[in-house]
Amino acid sequence: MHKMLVDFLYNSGDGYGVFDAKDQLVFANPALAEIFAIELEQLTGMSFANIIRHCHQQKSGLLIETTDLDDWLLYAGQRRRSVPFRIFEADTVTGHWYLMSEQCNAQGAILLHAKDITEQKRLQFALQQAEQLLRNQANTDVLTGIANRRYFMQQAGKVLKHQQRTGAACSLLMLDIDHFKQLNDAHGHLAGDKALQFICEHIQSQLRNYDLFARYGGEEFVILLADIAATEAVQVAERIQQQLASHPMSYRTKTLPIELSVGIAELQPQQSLTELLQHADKALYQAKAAGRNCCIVAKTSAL
Ligand SMILES: Nc1nc2c(ncn2[C@@H]2O[C@H](COP(=O)(O)OP(=O)(O)OP(=O)(O)O)[C@@H](O)[C@H]2O)c(=O)[nH]1
Repeated sequence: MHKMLVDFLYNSGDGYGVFDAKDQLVFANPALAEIFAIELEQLTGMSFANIIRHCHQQKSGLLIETTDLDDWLLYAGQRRRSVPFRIFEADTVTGHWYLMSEQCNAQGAILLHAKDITEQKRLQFALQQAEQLLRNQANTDVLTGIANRRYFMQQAGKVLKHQQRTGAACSLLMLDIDHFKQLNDAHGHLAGDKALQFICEHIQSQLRNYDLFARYGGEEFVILLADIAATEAVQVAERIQQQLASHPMSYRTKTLPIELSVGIAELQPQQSLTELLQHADKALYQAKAAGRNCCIVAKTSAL
C-alpha cells in the first residue's frame, strides 16, 4: 500500500478493516482495534466469528446482545456478502455508537469502515425524549397529572369506534364535585387544588389500567369504561362515591368531606362521542337537580 495511505489509515479516528473471502481480518487500524477492544496484534488474523465470540464472552468491544451466539453468527453470516454494499449501526459495551459500512468485492473480500456517531445518537435520543415529554405534557393535566380533555377526545373517539364495530358495551361517566365553590371559598384555592388531586388519586385507584379517565373541565371529570354496560357503570360510580365518603380528605388539621354527582350514558349504535357526552352531561345535570351525591343514568331516547 502507498505509505501515505497506510499512515492515513493508521492515524484515522475512523475504524478500517479488511476481511478476506474466508472472513479472516487481514488488515485493521488502531481505531478498529479500539472498537472491538482487542489489541491490534491479536486482532489482525482473527476470523469475524472469533472477534464476535471474543466480544460476547469478554463483554467488551461490540455489544452483542444474544442468548444464542451461534444463531446470531448464522444470521450475521447470511447478511454479510449478501449485497455489495451495506450500512448499519452498531454500539459498544461502553455506549459508543458506530455507523458501519461494508463494501464487498467480487472475490468476497470486505472493506469495513466504522464511523463514530455517538454524538449524533446522543442528540437523537435527547430529541426523542424531549418529543415524548412534550407529547405527555400536551396530553396531561398539569394539576392532577391525569389525562386532559384533549387527550380524552382523541382516545375516546377510537374506543367508541372499536366498541361499535365489535358490538361491545361502553359507558361514559361524567363526574362533578358538589359545592366545590364553597370548599374553595371556605378553605382557600390551595385546598381546592389539593381536593382535585385527592379525588383523581382516589378515582384512579378504583379503575382498571385501560379505563380512560380525564379531567374534562375545572371540577368535572370523565371516565370511559369499555365493555361495561350502564348497570355495571352505576356500580363503579357508587363505589367511587362510597369510598370517598368513608375516606374523606385531610387538609391541615381538618377533614374535608367531598362528594360527587355522576351522570352516566351507555353508548348506542351509531352514536357519536359528542352525543354520548351530551347524554352523560344531561344525566349529570339531573343528578345535581336530584340533590347531588348521587348517580343518574341517561335515558337512551333522544335529548
Ligand atoms: N381550587 C381550584 N378550583 C377550581 C379549579 N377549577 C375550577 N375551580 C372552581 O370550581 C368551582 C366550580 O363552581 P360551580 O360551577 O359553581 O360548581 P359547584 O360550586 O361545585 O356547585 P355544583 O356543581 O352545582 O355542586 C369554581 O369556584 C371554580 O373556581 C381549580 O383548578 N382549582
